[in-house]
Amino acid sequence: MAGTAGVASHLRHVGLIGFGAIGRDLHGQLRADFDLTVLTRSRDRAGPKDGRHVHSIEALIAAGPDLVVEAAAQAAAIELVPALLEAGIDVVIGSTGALGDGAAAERLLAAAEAGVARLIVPAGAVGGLDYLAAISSLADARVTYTSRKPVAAWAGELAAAGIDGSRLAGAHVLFEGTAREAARLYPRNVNAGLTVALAAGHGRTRVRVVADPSVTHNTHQITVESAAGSALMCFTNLPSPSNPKTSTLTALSLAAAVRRHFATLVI
Ligand SMILES: NC(=O)C1=CN([C@@H]2O[C@H](COP(=O)(O)OP(=O)(O)OC[C@H]3O[C@@H](n4cnc5c(N)ncnc54)[C@H](OP(=O)(O)O)[C@@H]3O)[C@@H](O)[C@H]2O)C=CC1
Ligand SMILES: O=C([O-])CC(=O)C(=O)O
Repeated sequence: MAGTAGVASHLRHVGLIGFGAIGRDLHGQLRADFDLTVLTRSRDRAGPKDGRHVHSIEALIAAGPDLVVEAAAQAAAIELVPALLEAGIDVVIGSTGALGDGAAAERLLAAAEAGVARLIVPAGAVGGLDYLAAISSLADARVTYTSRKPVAAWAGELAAAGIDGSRLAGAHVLFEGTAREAARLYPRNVNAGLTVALAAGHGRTRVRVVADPSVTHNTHQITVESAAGSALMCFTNLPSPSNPKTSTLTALSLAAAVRRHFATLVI
């Protein structure tokens, strides 16, 4: 299979927290190659038609996964992920914005240390984290991340600001500031800003959040200026049909993170 050189996955067991837009896609992308256990909040929540389905973090830990992917919500990551890490289970965290909360980040990292486990931040809806990590040691590096999504992705946020999205004539800047504040204000929309700041450094990263009736895709632009040169990265992502806030790329990125975790040739 393309992009999976060296993967010895047939016996690997992966847990998935959440079975929404990302969880369902991820399940479909991994089911042929991995043994999967899905955690949903309760029995009445939709889960996979086949395979294991549990409803508590204790049951997920007891199932004995080699790796767990969180694809639920920031609150779920903060509540559920520490127990996995303390049990020595590595976790790919999809709701990266949870790491914008200082106390939560401390709790997660302490749990990882206690369990000798790894908390893995995937690229998610963006790319280029290798470049951002490379320039993060340069004192003069300046990174701007702009999230630009169609109005459908911002329906609730625009309504809360008293703005009728259907009447928006042009791009509307909802926010400019730090990645932490953006992730706190828009927990379901700006995880990617926090991911960028984790890679490049919080002090170097500014975030802009734009609702734009002229775009059809979830667009993420990252500009970098540093002593090493400059970069312009732009990701024009198709929104998920089941959640307009989420790019279809995200589940692909999480699946790639799972395959990379078990690969002998790591790209
Ligand atoms: N890192 C990145 O670049 C990106 C990150 N994300 C983030 O990934 C996460 C998932 O996104 P997406 O799939 O689109 O969201 P959805 O809203 O489509 O699905 C989330 C699912 O998680 C479930 N869930 C929520 N809380 C819990 C819990 N405590 N235990 C078990 N299940 C739970 C929800 O079920 P229920 O009905 O029970 O609430 C729902 O089915 C979100 O936090 C999102 O913001 C999204 C895109 C990009
Ligand atoms: O999927 C996307 O386009 C980005 C997203 O929702 C997020 O960063 O939370």
